[in-house]
Amino acid sequence: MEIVHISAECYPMAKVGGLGDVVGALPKYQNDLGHIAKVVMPMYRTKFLYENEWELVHEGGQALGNHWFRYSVIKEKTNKLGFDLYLVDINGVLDREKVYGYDDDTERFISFQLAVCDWMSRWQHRPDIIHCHDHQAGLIPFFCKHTYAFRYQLANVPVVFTIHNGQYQGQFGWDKYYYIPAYDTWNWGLLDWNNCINPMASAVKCAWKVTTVSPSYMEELRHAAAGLENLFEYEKGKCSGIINGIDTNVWNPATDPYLVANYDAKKIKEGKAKNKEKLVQQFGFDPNKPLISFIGRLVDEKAADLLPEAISQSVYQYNGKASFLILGSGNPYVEGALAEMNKTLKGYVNTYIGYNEELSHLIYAGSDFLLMPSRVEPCGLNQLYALRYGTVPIVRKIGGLKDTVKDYGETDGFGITMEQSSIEDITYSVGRAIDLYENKSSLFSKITERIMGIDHSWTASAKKYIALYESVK
Ligand SMILES: Nc1ncnc2c1ncn2[C@@H]1O[C@H](COP(=O)(O)OP(=O)(O)O[C@H]2O[C@H](CO)[C@@H](O)[C@H](O)[C@H]2O)[C@@H](O)[C@H]1O
Repeated sequence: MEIVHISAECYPMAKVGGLGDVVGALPKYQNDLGHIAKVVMPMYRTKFLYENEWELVHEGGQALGNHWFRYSVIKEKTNKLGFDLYLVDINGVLDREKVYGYDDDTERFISFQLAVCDWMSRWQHRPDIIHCHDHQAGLIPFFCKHTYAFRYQLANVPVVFTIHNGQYQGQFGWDKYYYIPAYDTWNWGLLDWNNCINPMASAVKCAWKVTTVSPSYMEELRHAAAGLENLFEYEKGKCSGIINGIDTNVWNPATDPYLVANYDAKKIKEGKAKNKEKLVQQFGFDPNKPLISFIGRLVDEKAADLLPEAISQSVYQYNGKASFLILGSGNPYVEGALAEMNKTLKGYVNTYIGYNEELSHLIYAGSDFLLMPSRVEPCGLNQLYALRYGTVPIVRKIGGLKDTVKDYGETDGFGITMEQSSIEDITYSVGRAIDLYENKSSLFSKITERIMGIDHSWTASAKKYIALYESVK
């Protein structure tokens, strides 16, 4: 089968969060299963672009309203990622360093989607599946099925839409209706949600199948989906959840080039200790205390706003028996509060504000626990990386966290789970972590060894996507 993934992110070309990890890995595993999976994404000006060789494969033009633009498509020459990577360039629109955060993001991603549809509609053959990821590719199902420009070529190609994060829907006002190429106007409702053009809602209505990245999150969307609850209830027949995997080549403590010492389950104690040593030196912690870390975007979904209070309460309540390390950026209030704690709770808390891929690997390896008190978590990859690196996850029972982490108090359990995203639940869970580390050290060692062996590689989930494609082909 030929599968075309369309996404705003793909690691290592461009990654802001988990979407990049998934789109950078899933196609490789689909190719290993004997299919031809490719990725199409915008040509941002990132390091990966300049460090690799590309060939021009297509040039064309499209109209965004009454503005005509030229686009080109280039392809990476050496199959470096294990799949063909295509980049779409539109001068003045996509040629930026960052992925998101510009005032014209709506225009940028609509232009990208128009260019992709135009290019695909000119192929000599049709792909078997178009697989769109998140709202930046959410208008493609409508474009393929209903616009005069593309429907003759693409309406019969099955489109699958995957939701990595239902909070971000890309909605914009009907005053920009002219961005959408001509269609039978009685179909306007397929673009609309709450009097806006909503790419995520449109994709849920128009895609042949809709998936999200864990079964529990699919259930939760019917009750909490930033306004789209009724839509998920109505469309539940074509919706399903497929849990994310991890790229076990990139995320392998035995070979990871970012670690101070590589290790496997047999050498876990020495290996983790060396990586922890580096972290405690760099961030000024006591090496004998458990190190509890948080990695991620500092946003309300991740309950980052609770971290300053929950951490300071934990430091006081447990007499500073644990150290806390935070890597992330986002909400300026949270960034400020955490930076302040670097001074007031020096030696107990430290924060690195910013994005640092290398440091994130070292933190997964050198920490004893990884904290994820998320309010919403479609799947979560951090807990899967933590398990692979022998780091015990402390998670809220929600979405993909609920599907992948079992409390150590239950049969075969291995993590620490909490019911709610609250300061009290986080503080209580930190107490349980300190107790496990200090008073149950042989159980703690057994757990860390065991979790390294849990298989969360992409192989099983890649097969589930193939089965889903087969069902609509
Ligand atoms: N400051 C920083 N420095 C370095 N690395 C950082 C970083 N902040 C985050 N990361 C990295 O970004 C990734 C985050 O992935 P997640 O899946 O946990 O969350 P995200 O909310 O972005 O993804 C969404 O999509 C994914 C993919 O489907 C879902 O798993 C998830 O639940 C959903 O919210 C991890 O690789 C993490 O290490």
